[in-house]
Amino acid sequence: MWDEWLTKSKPVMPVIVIDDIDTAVPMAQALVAGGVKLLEVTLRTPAALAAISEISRNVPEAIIGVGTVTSPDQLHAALNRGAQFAVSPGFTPNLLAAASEWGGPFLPGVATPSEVMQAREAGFTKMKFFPAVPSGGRSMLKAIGAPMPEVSFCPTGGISAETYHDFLALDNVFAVGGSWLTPPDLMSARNWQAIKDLASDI
Ligand SMILES: O=C(O)C(=O)C[C@H](O)[C@H](O)COP(=O)(O)O
Repeated sequence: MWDEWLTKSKPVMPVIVIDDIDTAVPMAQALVAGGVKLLEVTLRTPAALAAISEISRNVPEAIIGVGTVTSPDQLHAALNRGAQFAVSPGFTPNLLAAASEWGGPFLPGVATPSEVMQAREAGFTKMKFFPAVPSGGRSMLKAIGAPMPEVSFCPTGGISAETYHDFLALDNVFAVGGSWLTPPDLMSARNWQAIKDLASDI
């Protein structure tokens, strides 16, 4: 799935916090217009689930996903609202089981070799490396890649417009995540042109 999606979208996944439901659709349209189509809406705000359904219904070019999934209930709620993929900052046995039962694209969050091995054992080969920079950044990803070359990562956490290229250059990185494409000041100012420009610059 990710391979097909990455033929349509730039390999950068905005990590989106929606405070106001009315911003969901124009924000998604701006990102899509800039070529960024993989959108991770985090379940950090009360508006998040409604935002996922609004984007799913109104922005057909967007590949809408849910982030900050920490329980099976949250996963199911987001899938019911139209999420096409799901991302977690970590994993639990229950969450891995629910994601396996669903069978769709799920990125468990990992930060150590043992966590990578546990998620691998549960059948996952694509993971979120979180928090990427505090957990060792590029040198950690390179080190993990040596014994586990079959696993690839979406590093997220502490990555910026200045550094995302360096992560994408690694063999075991398929995409990079971050909040810099949808900064709170541009979101609250509803500056969709500036958000489109940030996406276009990728
Ligand atoms: O909400 C989640 O599910 C998370 O796992 C956290 C986010 O991925 C990071 O907070 C993004 O990091 P920044 O790009 O440094 O802002």
